[in-house]
Amino acid sequence: MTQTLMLDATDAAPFPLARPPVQAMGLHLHFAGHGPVLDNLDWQIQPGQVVGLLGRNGAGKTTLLETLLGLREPSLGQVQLFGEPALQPSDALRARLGYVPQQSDLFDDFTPEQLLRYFRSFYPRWNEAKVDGLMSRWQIPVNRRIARLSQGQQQRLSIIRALAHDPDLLVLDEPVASLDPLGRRDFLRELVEQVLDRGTTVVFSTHILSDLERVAFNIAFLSGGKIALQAPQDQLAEEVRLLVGSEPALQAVVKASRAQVLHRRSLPSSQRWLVRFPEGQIPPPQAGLQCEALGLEDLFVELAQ
Ligand SMILES: Nc1ncnc2c1ncn2[C@@H]1O[C@H](COP(=O)(O)OP(=O)(O)OP(=O)(O)O)[C@@H](O)[C@H]1O
Repeated sequence: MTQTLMLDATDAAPFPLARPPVQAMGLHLHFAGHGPVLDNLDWQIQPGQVVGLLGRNGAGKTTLLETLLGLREPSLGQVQLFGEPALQPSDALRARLGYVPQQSDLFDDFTPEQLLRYFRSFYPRWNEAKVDGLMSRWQIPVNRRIARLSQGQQQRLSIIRALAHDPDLLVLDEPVASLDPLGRRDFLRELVEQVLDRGTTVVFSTHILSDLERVAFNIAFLSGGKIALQAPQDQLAEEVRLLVGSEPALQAVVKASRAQVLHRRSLPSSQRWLVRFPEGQIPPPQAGLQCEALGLEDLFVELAQ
């Protein structure tokens, strides 16, 4: 049986009134020859939240995560991390951030031992016991050149580097893409410990929905350059339904319950709407109207079409 441990340390966060770890306002960014990848995007993440970021290939998840960390400059808008501008981070702010990029950015000619020694010199806080424990548990050869490590070993090393200074905000861009199932489980366990021990705020993108279902209390969907939907998973399960029926029937239900239509699709003989209902307002069964609860994968498929 799969163990589910949905994480959110919001209630346990030591400073509930602290500045949000992430506050993005009005972000706009486009690459030459493309339409906007981020289009007036607003997003706020609270201390201790664990947010899984979903979106189709090319939706802009990497671009968004890089922009949040100040690694890309938006053409409009701004990001504040713990109340400081992401584009001009102080050393103190840098020390609070951990990042696992999608593409490994480790130095190929270093050995893992040299790499970790190098990074240790930049951080006032460095958890040697955690690093040693993970290096041996995840069986990373300490003295082999990084270029000679497998993709999965490099990814594990990148995760260790990001966790080593006990960051307060951890941003991970598809951190498990190269990991085998055991590696993914180890990684998720580590993430769980990090959040439970320290109230770390975590944002991670992944296409492996079963992982999200196990650990991410909050889910955010990036679509059309915006966070199209963000909510705790249990709320999504309770409040979001797929309605199939004629347009007048769907209009009537949505109007009566003051629901929010998240996505509409027209089929030849019916309409297919993804709808979020206010608490307790799911419509009772009625003729000519199909009303379905969706798992995360089906929700993703509906939102992404
Ligand atoms: N440096 C760049 N120059 C031009 N276009 C880019 C650049 N980086 C990304 N893009 C484009 O921006 C869009 C968003 O890319 P991004 O990598 O952020 O998507 P993603 O959601 O992370 O995708 P995936 O799930 O495949 O990793 C894509 O259309 C991509 O082709």
